Amino acid sequence: MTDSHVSNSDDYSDESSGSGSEVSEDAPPPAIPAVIANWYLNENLGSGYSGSIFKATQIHTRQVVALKVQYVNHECPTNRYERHLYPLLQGGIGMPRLFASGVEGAWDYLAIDLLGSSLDSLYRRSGKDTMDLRSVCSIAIQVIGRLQFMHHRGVLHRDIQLGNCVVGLPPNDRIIYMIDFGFSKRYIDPYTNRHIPDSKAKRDFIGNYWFSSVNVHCRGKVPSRRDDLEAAALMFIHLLTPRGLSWTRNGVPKTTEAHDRLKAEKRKATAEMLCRGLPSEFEEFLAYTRRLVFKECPDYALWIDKFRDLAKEEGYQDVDNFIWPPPLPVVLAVKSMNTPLRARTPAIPRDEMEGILNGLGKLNLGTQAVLGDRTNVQAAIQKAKEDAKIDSTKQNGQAESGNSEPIVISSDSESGAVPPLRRQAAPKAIRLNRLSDQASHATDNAALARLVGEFVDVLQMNSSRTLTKEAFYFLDVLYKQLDDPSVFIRPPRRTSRQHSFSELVPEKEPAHVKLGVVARLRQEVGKCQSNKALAVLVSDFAKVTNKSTGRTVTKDGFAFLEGLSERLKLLQ
Ligand SMILES: Nc1ncnc2c1ncn2[C@@H]1O[C@H](COP(=O)(O)OP(=O)(O)OP(=O)(O)O)[C@@H](O)[C@H]1O
Repeated sequence: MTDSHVSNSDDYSDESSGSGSEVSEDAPPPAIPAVIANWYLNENLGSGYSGSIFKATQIHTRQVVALKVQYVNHECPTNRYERHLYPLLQGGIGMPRLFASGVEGAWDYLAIDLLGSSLDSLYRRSGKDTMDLRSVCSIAIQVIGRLQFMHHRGVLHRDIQLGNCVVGLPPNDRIIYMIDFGFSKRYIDPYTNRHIPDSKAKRDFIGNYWFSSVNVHCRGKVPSRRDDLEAAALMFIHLLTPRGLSWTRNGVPKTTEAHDRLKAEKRKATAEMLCRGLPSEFEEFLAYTRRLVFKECPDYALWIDKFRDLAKEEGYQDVDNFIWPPPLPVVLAVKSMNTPLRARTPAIPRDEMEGILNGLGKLNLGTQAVLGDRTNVQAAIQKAKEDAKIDSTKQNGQAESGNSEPIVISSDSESGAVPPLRRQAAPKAIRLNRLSDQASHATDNAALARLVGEFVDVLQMNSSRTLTKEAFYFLDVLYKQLDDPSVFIRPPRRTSRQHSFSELVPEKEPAHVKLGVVARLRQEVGKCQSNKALAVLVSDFAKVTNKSTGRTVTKDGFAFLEGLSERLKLLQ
């Protein structure tokens, strides 16, 4: 057990015990022998409060494992409990396999998969005061996935911390494993198949000082699934906060008063306070875990998706794998022909572009193998021609009036000979904030119409079509401009997604409610006769999206925003 642990031995009353040891209870622990049962002990990998972990070799088969060794009379005999938990967790990704367990002489041992470094030691060794966002998103995706699996098997971890998340050894070094099930417990009663009961009685705390949930640590409540997730949320936030969560900075409390102060600080810290300056997903995740009721099953998949989307929006690839040291972000590829992308810059006429491409194709680049390769140019010309045909049948008269669409060179060139065109895309958040600033200075409807159009573009360019806090902020600015521009005051920027029109709507609503409301808004937007009427619709749109679980903009939602842009052009 690490020094940040507090345990309560009564908590194990529901677990079977019995070491089979004949060692006198008063005897001091003897020296650890070189061989325990069939295991030859190599180097020490780490020591906790209740025992030590060795790299060990099976003397007959030469199998190499991690051997967790504990003195049988230790006051906190976690091996005795862990051996009953491991079988419940076998077969899951990131769950160590248990190969053998038993008691020999004074030693209780567990032979498990040999694994790599803990996140704690990776983080410390990096020498940085925060971990990078990509790594934290990967950790979030994997740790939430591990908890989903454990909970699905009816087991709570109850001691989520960086030291208990370790990476595997190659080839599994991109997988995070959960270890240390010494405090774990079944929350589904195996006889009744029911969730363990809640209790009003205050119980002794079990867990660790840094990340245990407020309910468990500060209020003495019975741990359930929500508390594992809250601990995970605190751990993610800790990794992104310079010098970590404030209550971790003074070390382990040594007196009851110091522990009480730590608890008071933790209890006071709201999700909003802890997550200032972080991507809103972290604040929302922590707030979500704190809203869960005792027996509620968390929506693990939703949060895994959100952290995956967040990482992708920031330009990170392959985030389901924990890659250490972290790779640099890959800049976003330009949208391919298949993805809708509006042109806001003046279009180069199609025939002019074809001329340029032909000219490029005729360049005499001699024998230089790469520059002289024209396959991509030919492919682009061909594709441009094909698209011209498709578009001209679609657009009929438009081409005659000189209103031609730009050619977009597809990044998925069939030849595959040239890497895709890449551009440095400003992250979604920055672009949305820029739009909000422009909206706050807009003086007429034409400008607002253009900005709403760009808002749609930004949302559609991202794989995640969720309304982020920056998107809500834009809607807030827009609402205030439409409602009464003469008294327009720029709303304060906040990290939360709750803004002036959405402050009174904390409850979630079922998906069909959102779909119905947005479909109505889509119909109504074309009939509005004033900016004030449009403001009401913008407010309704923001509210209903804020209340929906995924906060995703639906097809109707996009149609509403596009209708809004059109209507603004007409209501000059
Ligand atoms: N399977 C493993 N492979 C490699 N190293 C491991 C393994 N399990 C644990 N370790 C190392 O040993 C340390 C202690 O392990 P563990 O947390 O399981 O023991 P503990 O006695 O319960 O300690 P704690 O006080 O942290 O709860 C870990 O921090 C880790 O670095």
